Amino acid sequence: MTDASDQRLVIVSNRVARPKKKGAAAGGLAVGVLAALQEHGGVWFGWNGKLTDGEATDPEVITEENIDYATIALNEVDYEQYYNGYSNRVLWPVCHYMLDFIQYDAADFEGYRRVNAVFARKLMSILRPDDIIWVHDYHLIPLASELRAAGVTNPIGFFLHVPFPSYEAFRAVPGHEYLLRAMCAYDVLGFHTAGDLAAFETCVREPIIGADFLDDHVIRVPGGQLIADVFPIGIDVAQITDLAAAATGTEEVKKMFRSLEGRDLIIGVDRLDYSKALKQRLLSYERLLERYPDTRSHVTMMQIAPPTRTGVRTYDEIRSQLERTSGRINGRFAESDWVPIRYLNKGISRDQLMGFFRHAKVGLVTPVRDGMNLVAKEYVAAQDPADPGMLVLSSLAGAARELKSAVIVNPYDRDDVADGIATALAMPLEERKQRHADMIDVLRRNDITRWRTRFVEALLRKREFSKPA
Ligand SMILES: O=P(O)(O)OC[C@H]1O[C@H](O[C@H]2O[C@H](CO)[C@@H](O)[C@H](O)[C@H]2O)[C@H](O)[C@@H](O)[C@@H]1O
Ligand SMILES: O=c1ccn([C@@H]2O[C@H](COP(=O)(O)OP(=O)(O)O)[C@@H](O)[C@H]2O)c(=O)[nH]1
Repeated sequence: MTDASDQRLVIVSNRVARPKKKGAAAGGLAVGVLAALQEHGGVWFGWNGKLTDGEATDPEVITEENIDYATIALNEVDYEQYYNGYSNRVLWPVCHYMLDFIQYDAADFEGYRRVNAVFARKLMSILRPDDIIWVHDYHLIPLASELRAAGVTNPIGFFLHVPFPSYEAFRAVPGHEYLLRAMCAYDVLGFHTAGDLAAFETCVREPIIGADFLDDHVIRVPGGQLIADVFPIGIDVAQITDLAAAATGTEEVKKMFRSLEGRDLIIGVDRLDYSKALKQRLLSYERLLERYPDTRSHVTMMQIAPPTRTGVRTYDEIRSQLERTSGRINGRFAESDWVPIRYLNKGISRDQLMGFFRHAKVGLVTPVRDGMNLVAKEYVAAQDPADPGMLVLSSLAGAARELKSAVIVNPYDRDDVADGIATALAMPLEERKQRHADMIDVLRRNDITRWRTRFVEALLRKREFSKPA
């Protein structure tokens, strides 16, 4: 088999986040892809965050260290239809099993396909014959079929960062037949969890595709074979631990710590997205204050919630919901020297975040659905092993499949979340140390390097067995 490092890795995603660029996006895909590329080197192709009145621009290539960032600006209407429209008003909600949030418009679907064709054309202008192409996320499902139609024969893999819904949910989406056929144009399909893979299998088992399941994760589909497997994204554990330890010495982190005045910190960090269930989280925290009166004045909850997808109405609505709910809870419980919730409607730098994590007695991660949730993994890696804080984690986040030693809760059950937080706050040191060691072990075994190498190896394996004899 060819060595993965011999060939150039070309990563394609909607969002490209250059680390030296101010205000780089707060999102797990960008964090994970950057970490994978920093180790291996290669090209990262995608949208540069800018909009143009005219046609999408040609790729502009900027090299920083071992990565070439090749980015394009998108036409404003195209972007609205492809990103805000079909990607975030249709695919995002269905993938998170939230069908009531779907707002379908045929023009958006058209725009989604058009922009994928644009991505294919622009990408082809920088491709080399032996590049390995790795496409990321639901924005770009049709990319491989567009590239194949244009004659590209390179290996092409696809990784889905969000959950994949079962057929019973997916068939609600106008265009789902097209999407399933488009997925079958890839050589390798990757999912975060066994549950997502199983859900995908329920879709391709249907007559639309009529797949046959062979050994070794190989699926026979019309026109060929593909590999569909589970590749849970990981983190660089040592890097996070070092960042966290270093950040505790910075003035910003020390200032935050002093302001707690000895209270226990409960921290939540999430894009302001309905899948993160932030209103329910605040209500669970309110339940904690009701059921465990001793916690009043002794804990502080800090919720960091950077705005996201502000062009989509449902996202603007949850912001005002959250402001109302935190205001009400603070009004109900605050004392002259204590405010129960600190709500920050902005993103903060990773370094500072890791420092905050290290000081937090509880990391609160309670989405109603999440592909993985890197915050959960980072929180664990940022802890001091001699006195670690405890993760309270939703059973519906992909991360819960791996971090089984966290305090696992059902985010729909406020009592369960409140009890989980109380358990974490009161957990004896020896138990915290043991659970932390178990979780660190899992994180080290399945880190960011393993995620990348396993995926690229699967792509090369697929190429080997599909070569003509
Ligand atoms: O690019 P945005 O629209 O601003 O959104 C940010 C990213 O959100 C999603 O991230 C997912 O990827 C993480 C890493 O695999 C995973 O931990 C998390 O559960 C997912 O929600 C989205 O999938 C990305 O495309 C966005 O860039
Ligand atoms: O203010 C913030 C908020 C989040 N993040 C990072 O953004 C990523 C969020 O990824 P996650 O998988 O938890 O969720 P997503 O936003 O991708 O759904 C994590 O690496 C966070 O450390 C950050 O750097 N600053």
